[in-house]
Amino acid sequence: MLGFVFFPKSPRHISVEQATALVAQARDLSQTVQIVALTVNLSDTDLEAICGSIAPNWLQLHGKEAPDRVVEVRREFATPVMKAIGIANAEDAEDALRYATVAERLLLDAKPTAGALPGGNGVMFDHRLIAGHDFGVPYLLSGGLNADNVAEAVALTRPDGVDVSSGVESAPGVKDVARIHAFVRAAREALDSAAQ
Ligand SMILES: O=C(O)c1ccccc1NCC(=O)[C@H](O)[C@H](O)COP(=O)(O)O
Repeated sequence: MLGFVFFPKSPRHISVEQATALVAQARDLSQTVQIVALTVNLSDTDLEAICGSIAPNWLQLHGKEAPDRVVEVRREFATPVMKAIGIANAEDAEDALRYATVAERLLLDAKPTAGALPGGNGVMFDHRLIAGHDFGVPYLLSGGLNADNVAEAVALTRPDGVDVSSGVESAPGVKDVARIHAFVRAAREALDSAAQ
């Protein structure tokens, strides 16, 4: 999965035009790549511009979208939704269950502190809050992961997949190829051994 961030305040923000070119390149290079459009509380009009241009395989809703809005977005755009949930305490983990019947995937991330970006902050939450939980739907573990800590995180939480941003960057918004390789290697090993 390749994620494209449509959030102007982020150092990773990309315009629809830039994304369209990169997505075409990615799809030329790989038959199996899945494109994820990451949005935060966007209107139908803005989602239409994104979906109409890049036809993402997934919409990652990373804002305060309520379960009803998730249902609406899926219906309107006929695209599977991955709902991001910020986890800071046990209530947040319970709250995630509200989305189990409306989203195809959950993405459990650190809850942003006041003034921080909604995501991509390189912050890890306390994984003991979700260890052993059944969310009723596949979920990705996210928040502060990198090649050095992903094995321990996966062993404790046993997610269906992992997500990373800052942990594979050399500076905010600047992806680093060597770090991406190291992360993917470590994540694959960890997910494979957790599945055995
Ligand atoms: O990455 C961003 O800049 C971003 C901006 C606004 C909303 C969400 C954003 N990222 C969401 C992600 O899925 C990140 O990969 C996730 O939060 C993990 O980030 P990190 O802790 O830096 O690995």
